[in-house]
Amino acid sequence: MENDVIIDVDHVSMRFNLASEKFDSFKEYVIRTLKKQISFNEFWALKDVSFQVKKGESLGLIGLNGSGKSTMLKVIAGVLKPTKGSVRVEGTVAPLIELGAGFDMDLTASENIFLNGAILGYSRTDMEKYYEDIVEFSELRDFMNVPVKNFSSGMVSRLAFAIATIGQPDILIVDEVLSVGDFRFQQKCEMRIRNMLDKGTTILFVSHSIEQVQSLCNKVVWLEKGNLKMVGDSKEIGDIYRNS
Ligand SMILES: Nc1ncnc2c1ncn2[C@@H]1O[C@H](COP(=O)(O)OP(=O)(O)OP(=O)(O)O)[C@@H](O)[C@H]1O
Repeated sequence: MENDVIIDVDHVSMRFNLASEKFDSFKEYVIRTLKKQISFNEFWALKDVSFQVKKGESLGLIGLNGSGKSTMLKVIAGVLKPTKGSVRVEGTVAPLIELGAGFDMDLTASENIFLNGAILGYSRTDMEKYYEDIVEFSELRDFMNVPVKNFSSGMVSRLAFAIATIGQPDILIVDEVLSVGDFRFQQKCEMRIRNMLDKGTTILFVSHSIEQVQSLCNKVVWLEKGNLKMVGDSKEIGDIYRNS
């Protein structure tokens, strides 16, 4: 990899198998799966996509619903393995992909902070150090002993964002989580993302707000039905996308 390339997406294709039949029971599904009697429709969510991201760049992924943005982020985060092609990532990744994906909803906010910290690779001592910052940033001090299942989606997103942005990850992945927070909290998150960018973190960002993408990202990848439609300057391509 070139020195300053931190993410190299090389001819990535991702296939999902969608069951094209209905089953009367789970038992029937298991038996027919074992007998290999189920037919699947192949669906390619990503088709031969290649691009690179350099250290310190902020990349926005844009495209209509179902174009493959989240799938691309999951492949980069290592959550999904591409069917074809490869992804090389240099450094630590803090993924904020599915809202509350790393949370155990029956545990309290406080317990989830330590659980998520462990998932992100931090020790308990590290997390004790970051705890106060997380409580402060999420503005959830009064709710630390409440099970997360009783949180609103905005509260879950505050907590998830506050945890994912501790320390100095090399790459921060933000997928739509900002869209559920209220306007003031979104601004606060944007500010924190900018600070992280200033310190050299590479940001990957998905949003349906082109204004938000253009204000935070210098580069965009435009996906259309799983194909790479355009890649380049966020102002230029964002404007073409908006007018398309
Ligand atoms: N685990 C899965 N199994 C089957 N199909 C999937 C799976 N994950 C995603 N897909 C399909 O892949 C396509 C791309 O989905 P993806 O979530 O990446 O799109 P997106 O661009 O992020 O969409 P949105 O803007 O709606 O969030 C969709 O048609 C979706 O149904």
